[in-house]
Amino acid sequence: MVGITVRDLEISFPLYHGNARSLKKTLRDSLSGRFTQDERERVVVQALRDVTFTLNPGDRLGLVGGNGAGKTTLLRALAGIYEPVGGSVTVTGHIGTLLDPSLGMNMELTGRENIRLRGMFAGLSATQISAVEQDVEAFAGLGSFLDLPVQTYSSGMTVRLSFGLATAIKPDILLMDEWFMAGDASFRNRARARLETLVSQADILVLSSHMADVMVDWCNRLIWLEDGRIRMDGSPREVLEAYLGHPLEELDNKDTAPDPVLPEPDPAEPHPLP
Ligand SMILES: Nc1ncnc2c1ncn2[C@@H]1O[C@H](COP(=O)(O)OP(=O)(O)OP(=O)(O)O)[C@@H](O)[C@H]1O
Repeated sequence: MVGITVRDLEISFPLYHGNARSLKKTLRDSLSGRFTQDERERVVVQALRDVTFTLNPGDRLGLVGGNGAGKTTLLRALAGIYEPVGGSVTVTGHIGTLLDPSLGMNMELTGRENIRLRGMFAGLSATQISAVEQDVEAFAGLGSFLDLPVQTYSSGMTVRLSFGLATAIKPDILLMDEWFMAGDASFRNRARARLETLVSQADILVLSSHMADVMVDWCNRLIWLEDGRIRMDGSPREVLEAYLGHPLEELDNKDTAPDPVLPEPDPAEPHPLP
């Protein structure tokens, strides 16, 4: 059965190898208790720690939290891109990711070849692959670029191809970072309509977003991450109200209101370091 089990997950990144005390002190002060040193004296930031939860079919989990809270790291750990330093991540089911546009894309192959390759990896028949190819071609609107290597695409074109492809083959579990909804307004509208169909079909969704209305509309559970730990786990309204520190009544009139965006978090919290 499709599912995700995360137990005592810890993900850490070594940041710096050396002995410059002033740099270590700066990192220690700015990383609010997430700084440690490993046995090789490297500065290590704990991106996630003590993270435990289970997801079953029907769960649509939203991740909220300030910059550097650990949302992207958690999505990447669920996708198997990051190996846990401690604890475990167990995923059953076919995963579809909308995390990084070039993820799973062979830049030397053409867009069309990438589509066919992805279809073959997904075990689709020749007829199904041809249907996916037509669908992605129509959605991405790349014209003759579809037959050129992906490395010749602009970043916007890569996003369109990657988004079209990831949403053409229905996954059991969809992992999504909100920036896939960025881009120009016409792309955003088309992308949103396409995503809504996919989200309604995927068994499990895990989505990171700063858009409160997306969280309330699409998710039935939210986890608030703070400093790499779960601060709160509950219903979207309950968690958002605690996170924002006020009731969500403005969303009740969202047909007339613009998309509310969650506040930008504490600027003292560093943006992901290179
Ligand atoms: N590749 C990396 N190397 C070193 N540190 C990293 C790396 N990726 C993330 N981190 C650190 O791990 C912590 C969590 O980062 P993460 O990107 O998961 O946060 P986030 O909640 O997605 O933030 P944002 O909302 O800004 O995207 C941060 O302190 C960040 O600096």
